[in-house]
Amino acid sequence: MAAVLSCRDVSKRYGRTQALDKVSLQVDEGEMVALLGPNGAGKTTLFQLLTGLFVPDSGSVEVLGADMRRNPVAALAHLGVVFQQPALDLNLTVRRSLRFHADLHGLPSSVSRPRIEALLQRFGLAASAGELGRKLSGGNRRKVELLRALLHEPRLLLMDEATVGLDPASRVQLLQEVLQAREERSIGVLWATHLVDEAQRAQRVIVLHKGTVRFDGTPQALCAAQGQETLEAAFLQLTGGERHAKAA
Ligand SMILES: Nc1ncnc2c1ncn2[C@@H]1O[C@H](COP(=O)(O)OP(=O)(O)OP(=O)(O)O)[C@@H](O)[C@H]1O
Repeated sequence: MAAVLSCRDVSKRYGRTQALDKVSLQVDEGEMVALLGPNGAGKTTLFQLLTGLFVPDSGSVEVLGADMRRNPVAALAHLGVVFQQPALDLNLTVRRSLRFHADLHGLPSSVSRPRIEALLQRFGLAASAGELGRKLSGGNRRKVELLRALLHEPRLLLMDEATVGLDPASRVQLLQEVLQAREERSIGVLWATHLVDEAQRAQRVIVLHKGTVRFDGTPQALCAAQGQETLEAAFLQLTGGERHAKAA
């Protein structure tokens, strides 16, 4: 399997806080990897480096072989991202917003318009296409953000705690959409969460704690390594049992 994301020995410090310390990880094409970590583990910092928002103090990030620091345009061309903070323009209609983003990616309208309509159908959002963003439920706003992240047909999808604030049904739905996109187009997915139940569906789990990778393997291997029956118990044991790390 070809690596769509390769992160080698990445470190980042904020003053006296070592937010990330020599973090290495890989996501292969078609692979869903859950990045699990309690609050403050360094997930958001890692995503900021993976998306080129900040540069690491040391180490490297490559997307499909393109180095994020030396060749950001090529690296970002393959990347779709949904950030933790909602980023939908509430004053544009859903369709207008999507067309605007397709234009930003330089997609010709002969390509983007049918693609947008097909994705709206797929995501069950066709009836909302003419609505202003502010009229949508939280779950549907997130779905639009996911749809937007898929518009340019990226090979790697980064989801940074994208289900925060959603009700359980919307969380499950969003995860389903991501799993389907992965299956259909062999996209590599890195799904950051502090909710253990969301990691159950991943092929691989990476546990980040206090800025370092504590585990990288299948959910079953994590349970076996910790001698626990459930992923939640294994994760809590590995990370010192922070209560806020429990499943929602
Ligand atoms: N801009 C900043 N300045 C100073 N310290 C920071 C900054 N951003 C993050 N940190 C610190 O770096 C560490 C990692 O934070 P980060 O937000 O990356 O973790 P996280 O896993 O995303 O947590 P959460 O789940 O709470 O969002 C924490 O100790 C945090 O306080």
